[in-house]
Amino acid sequence: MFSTLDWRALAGGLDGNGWAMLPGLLDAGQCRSLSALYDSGTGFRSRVVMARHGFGRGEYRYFSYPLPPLVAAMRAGLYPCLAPIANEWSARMGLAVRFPDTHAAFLARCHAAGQVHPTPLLLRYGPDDYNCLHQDLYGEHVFPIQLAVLLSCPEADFSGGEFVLTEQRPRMQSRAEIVPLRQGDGVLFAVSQRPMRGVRGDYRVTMRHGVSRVRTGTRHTLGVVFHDAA
Ligand SMILES: O=C(O)CCC(=O)C(=O)O
Ligand SMILES: [Fe+2]
Repeated sequence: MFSTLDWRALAGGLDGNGWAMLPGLLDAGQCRSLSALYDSGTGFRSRVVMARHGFGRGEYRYFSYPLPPLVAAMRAGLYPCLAPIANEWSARMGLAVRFPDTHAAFLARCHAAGQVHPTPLLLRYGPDDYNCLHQDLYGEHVFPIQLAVLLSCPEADFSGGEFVLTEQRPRMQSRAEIVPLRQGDGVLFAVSQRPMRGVRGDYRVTMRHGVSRVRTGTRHTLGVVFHDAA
C-alpha cells in the first residue's frame, strides 16, 4: 500500500531533518469522516482534557481496538517501510534494539511487556488551544518514528495551529521547524531521539513536537504512534 512511495527521499528527510511529509495521504472525505468520529465519541478507550494535565489546551481521544479500518491500515502498512529506517537509527545510536519486519510482531513485543493499550488518537483544538512540546513515550518499547495527519483545512477551518518540531543537539540551544501541512497531509517524524552525522561520527539529537496556538476555528488531527501504551 505504501511501498510505492519514494522511501529513499522520505528516509533522507527523516535522517536530515527528523521529519518527512506524506502529501495527500488522506482525501477530504476521509478527513471529514475521521474528524466526525471525534464527536460521535464511540470507538474510543479514553478522553484526555489537556489542560488538566498541563499538556496544553484542547482535548484528544485514544481509539480502542479494533481501530477504524483506515487507521489500522495506515499503522500496519507504514510500519514495514519505516522499520528499516528505525533499525538503521538504532544501529547508528549504538542501541541494541532492532525492530521486526511486521507491525504484528512489534505489537506482540509491546503486549508481552504490558504495553497493551492502543495509542492512535484523534485530537481536537478550538480557539486558543495548543499542544505543548512533548514526546509520545508510553513505556519501555518505543518505535522511533510516528505519523500525524492534519484532518482540517488551514485557513478554511482554522487559523494558527501550526505543527511545530524542535530539535535539541548536545550542548546547543533548540531549534524549531514548522511543518506546513494542508488538509490530508501526513508528517512522519522522530518520536524522541535520532542520530545525526557529525565530524566525529554520529551523535544523538532530541526531538519534541507540538502545536502552536489555534487563533480561530477548529483543528482536528489524527495521530498514529506505532508502540502501544502501558
Ligand atoms: O495535533 C497535532 O498536529 C499534533 C498531534 C500529536 O501530538 C501527535 O499526533 O502525537
Ligand atoms: Fe504527540
